[in-house]
Amino acid sequence: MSKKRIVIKIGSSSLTSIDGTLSPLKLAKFCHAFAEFKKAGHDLIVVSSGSVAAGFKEMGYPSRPVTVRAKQAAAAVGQTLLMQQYRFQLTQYGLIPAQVLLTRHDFRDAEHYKNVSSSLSELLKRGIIPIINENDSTAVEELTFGDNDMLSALISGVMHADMLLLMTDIDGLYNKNPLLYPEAKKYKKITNIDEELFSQTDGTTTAVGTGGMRAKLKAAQAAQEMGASVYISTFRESESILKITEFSGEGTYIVPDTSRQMKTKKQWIAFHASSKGSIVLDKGASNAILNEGSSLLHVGVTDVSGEFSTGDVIDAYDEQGSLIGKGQAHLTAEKLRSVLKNESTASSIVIHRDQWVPMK
Ligand SMILES: Nc1ncnc2c1ncn2[C@@H]1O[C@H](COP(=O)(O)OP(=O)(O)O)[C@@H](O)[C@H]1O
Ligand SMILES: N[C@@H](CCC(=O)OP(=O)(O)O)C(=O)O
Repeated sequence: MSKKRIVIKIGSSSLTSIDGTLSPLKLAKFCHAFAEFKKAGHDLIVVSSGSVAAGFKEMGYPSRPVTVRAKQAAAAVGQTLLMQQYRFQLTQYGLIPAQVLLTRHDFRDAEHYKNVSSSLSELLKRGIIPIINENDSTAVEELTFGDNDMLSALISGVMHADMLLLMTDIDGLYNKNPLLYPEAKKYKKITNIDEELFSQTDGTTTAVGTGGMRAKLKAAQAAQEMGASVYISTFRESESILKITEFSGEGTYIVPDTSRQMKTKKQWIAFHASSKGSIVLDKGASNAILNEGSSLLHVGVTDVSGEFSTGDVIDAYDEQGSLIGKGQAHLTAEKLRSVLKNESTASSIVIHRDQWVPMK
């Protein structure tokens, strides 16, 4: 059997008791499943929520706090308690966890982005289980939008995982929120995440969750685009992680339309880098870069905005004003403007096809 690499994201709802505090028993069951999967020789990366749940009681809050400030403080206390539990449990199986705290901003800078991948790779090489959470004390988005779902998708992309498992309190993705509509039907397999699917999910969360099913769907879409399959369900002891990766789970599978994984460099262009400028392409150039696999030459550029340097990511729009892709500039904005003004006959590459990512 070939070696698998998976990312498993555990939502707060899968780690908490009825009163919203961390449940060591639930955490222990996950660790048992991790140990079984690791024993079979596979790579596992965990993205675990639960720091707010683990910390709020010790902070003296009577119930899970609601303000971002209080959640940040509770997360700072709870993260140490969360890791203490993971360590305690995993040690019993001879496994070592490593704490990695990240924010989505860590992916924006190309150098940081490379570091995320190389440090996680080193941990995996040494058989260690990275346990990632958002750096809640500085990342406000996380506590507001439930970015652990998206973070886990980005991790599956950069680490070229075969599958992302989103573990939550519900056994799959339904065509309506089943808590409000008991007649809702569960999807077994999805290949295309479209607007209709988004309209069937809402931001409703469990008492301890953030972001709801919509955040999971957005994350699944990103993971799918990067080439990883996604599984959304609730954790059952009877279902091994291996079984889930073999497509025998009871939850919802979201499979990529192509089995090709997006190259790391292209992931950075598509999902992480912030654009430093934009260009508008005429019809011929849009067609050449989108459908003929050509690089973009200056003759097809009708407008340039912003100041960018070589290697910066820029947005490309068609004549109708729709974003058609992103790519790394092959020349500076200043040079491009001057080339366009001089009506030079020599062709200058504006975006090389290897540094171009089309947007749907
Ligand atoms: N179409 C849907 N299918 C399944 N669940 C949905 C749907 N729409 C909304 N939900 C809600 O999403 C919730 C899970 O999200 P969330 O509370 O953020 O979980 P977690 O803490 O595990 O990240 C479910 O409890 C459910 O109420
Ligand atoms: N980072 C926060 C959780 C934020 C989050 O994404 O929550 P969830 O929707 O439960 O995965 C924590 O550890 O409590």
